[in-house]
Amino acid sequence: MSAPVSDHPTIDNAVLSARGLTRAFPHPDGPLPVLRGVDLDVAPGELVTVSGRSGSGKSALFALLCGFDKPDTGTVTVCGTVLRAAPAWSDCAVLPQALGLAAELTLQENAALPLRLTGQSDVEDRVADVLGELGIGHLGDRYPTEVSYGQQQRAALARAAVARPSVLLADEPTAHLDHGSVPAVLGVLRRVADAGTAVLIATHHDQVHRIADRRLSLVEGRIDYSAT
Ligand SMILES: Nc1ncnc2c1ncn2[C@@H]1O[C@H](COP(=O)(O)OP(=O)(O)OP(=O)(O)O)[C@@H](O)[C@H]1O
Repeated sequence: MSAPVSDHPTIDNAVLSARGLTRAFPHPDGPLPVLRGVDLDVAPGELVTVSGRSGSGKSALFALLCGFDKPDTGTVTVCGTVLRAAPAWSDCAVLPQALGLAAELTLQENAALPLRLTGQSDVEDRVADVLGELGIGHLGDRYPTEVSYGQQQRAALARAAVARPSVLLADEPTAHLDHGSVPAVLGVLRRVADAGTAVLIATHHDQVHRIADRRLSLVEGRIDYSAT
């Protein structure tokens, strides 16, 4: 069977690129092909949203883009380097659906961790600013189990945003939030993009699509560029 023709727009200065990504998962009836040739470019300063029905493969795609998982075929390029393992957090920071907060660290310590590991300065002030911006500044001394899932989600976003990464991937960043918390999260994501980060967000929410520079959808394992 011949490969589908790629019709995606190429962006010359992209800091995140995917070419021909495929990924199948084990299934009792045989391998389940979830991603069937994803092509994608995101430029610095762009905020791009990806929609798609539940189970369409958005999280599977994000796992490949951040190096948590490996494609069966195809390549991911971050900041000019083809991924062979997860890139440095300063190149690609992630808000995964599972959050990945360390249970033994407070929210403030979790958010500061990538900065501390790379010996950066002004860590406490930078983290306090973003936690405050996200409305959880008063919870910085609490542990993840002592706050709601939505508050944990905002701490995980703070951890990604304070790193000032070249690429930020956010998987369903508003999934667990009450309506009142959504504008602050969208404000941080937009501000990070406006400061030059390429931001890619998987979402089901119209409010998130409204702040996007481009809206993409994942259909039958590929990005559907016909509507863009
Ligand atoms: N590790 C895995 N092993 C087996 N199947 C998997 C694995 N990861 C994902 N899948 C399957 O791949 C498909 C896509 O899952 P994925 O979580 O990427 O969807 P999604 O678009 O992010 O869904 P949602 O919007 O509900 O979060 C699903 O059928 C899922 O069951």
